Amino acid sequence: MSAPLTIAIDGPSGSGKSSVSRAVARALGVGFLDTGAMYRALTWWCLERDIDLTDADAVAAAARDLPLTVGTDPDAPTVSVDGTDISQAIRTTRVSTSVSAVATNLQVRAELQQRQRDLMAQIAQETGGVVAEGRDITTVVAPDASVRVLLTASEEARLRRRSTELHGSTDAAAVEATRDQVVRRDRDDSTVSTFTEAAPGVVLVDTSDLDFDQSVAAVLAVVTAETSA
Ligand SMILES: Nc1ncnc2c1ncn2[C@@H]1O[C@H](COP(=O)(O)OP(=O)(O)O)[C@@H](O)[C@H]1O
Ligand SMILES: Nc1ccn([C@H]2C[C@H](O)[C@@H](COP(=O)(O)OP(=O)(O)O)O2)c(=O)n1
Repeated sequence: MSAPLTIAIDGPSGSGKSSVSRAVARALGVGFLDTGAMYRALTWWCLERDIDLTDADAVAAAARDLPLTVGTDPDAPTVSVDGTDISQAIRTTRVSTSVSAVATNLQVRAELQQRQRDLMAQIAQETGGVVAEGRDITTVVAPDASVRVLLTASEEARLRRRSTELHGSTDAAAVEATRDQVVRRDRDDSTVSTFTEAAPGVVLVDTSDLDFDQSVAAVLAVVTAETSA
């Protein structure tokens, strides 16, 4: 049996990580892991339980206890905590605006990074491969992945995409309403992860001028090139 195909994809908010990674996993017939959803799930759980997000030790304890289950089918990825499906709840503005406070907690990162390594190994074993996406997959969680990609896009393109997704519009008010979730969050997140420049051995794919299908094709071309080398 050939070695499982592990693909790590990082990038800033709105670069297309989740949607492109899902399509790549689907095309390759392997499982998918959205690591951002895990930070979002922990944030949701802390907010539910009124845990003060600035209390680093309390949030770290919640991370260790988090009864998290992730569904890794790229056609229907799900996130559940303690049996409750929170796939929709973790996408609300309330969670999006708070998640960096949780994701910049270094104790939390150590816990979730270990869970992510374990999940990647499990998914790869079950499906023959895995596409995992986030901010530190290419550098910290899976630096030994078969293929490592940094997906980027200009700030303008990322704001436009997120604004269309959240508000169905790219008018000035909608773009401004999206700015905190894209620009401020990336600034906060980049204090603990390096995802604005490709680390050595990581292939940069800039999707600023690509549509969705072209972005998927570009990543699949990298996979072909890197695995046939
Ligand atoms: N290359 C692209 N061109 C246009 N829209 C895209 C492209 N890639 C992704 N999108 C859209 O942009 C939005 C944000 O993509 P998403 O995958 O959630 O990004 P990320 O996970 O990096 O935050 C989604 O609505 C997605 O369909
Ligand atoms: N491997 C990861 C994945 C996400 N994060 C952080 C960064 C983000 O603020 C949150 C949520 O990530 P998510 O990928 O869902 O965010 P976007 O879809 O890119 O807006 O978690 C991280 O620090 N490390």
